[in-house]
Amino acid sequence: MSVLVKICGLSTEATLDAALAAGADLVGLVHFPKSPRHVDLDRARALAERARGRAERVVLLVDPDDALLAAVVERVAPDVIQLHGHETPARVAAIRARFGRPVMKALGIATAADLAGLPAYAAVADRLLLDAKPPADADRPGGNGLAFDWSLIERAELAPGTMLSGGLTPESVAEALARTRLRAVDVSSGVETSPGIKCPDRIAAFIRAARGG
Ligand SMILES: O=C(O)c1ccccc1NCC(=O)[C@H](O)[C@H](O)COP(=O)(O)O
Repeated sequence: MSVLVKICGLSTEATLDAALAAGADLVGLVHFPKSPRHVDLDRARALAERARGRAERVVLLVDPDDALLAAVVERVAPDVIQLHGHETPARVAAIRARFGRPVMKALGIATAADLAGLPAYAAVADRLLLDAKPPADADRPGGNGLAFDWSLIERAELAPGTMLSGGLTPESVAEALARTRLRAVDVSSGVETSPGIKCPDRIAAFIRAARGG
């Protein structure tokens, strides 16, 4: 079974095209003003339209209220909504029911205790994404280029389709997949030359490495 790859934080046509040409399965558009990868809804719509039918278009939001969700669904029409804030399982379920889109819920992992909360989210989300927890002084909850300790999940029973994220690079992704036995990965910083600036060569190298090439 091929490894599913999501390239997150795409904000230009050129890098979106590079991700699509390299075979990304999912492309992520970050709508969070503090992020160096932030795209406003007009830009998100243009990029999502460009990727239509070529990859799943994911819009990433942080603790969105219903008004923002309604605007995103109407104007961007994403294939998937990624929730990267402190949304509770009940809020995830409510968003999924109200907006009729698959929901991917990101969860920060720092200790074994963090795994205890996963089943409640797996019961309501279409997919879980495991990420490192942000540093205490971070101004964004993800996209920080930090990995968590993969040994925490080496023997864990995780929901099918769980996506590994956090600090992955073209150089580390094969080892991460082998150790965790997951079959889906997500990357942002590891395919950039500086925060928010994606590198087409690194995007292609990441996808090749994830798929064993
Ligand atoms: O990428 C951002 O700037 C961002 C901002 C706010 C919330 C989440 C964000 N990114 C989340 C992602 O999906 C990243 O791909 C994931 O955290 C991994 O990031 P990285 O460690 O940089 O590969």
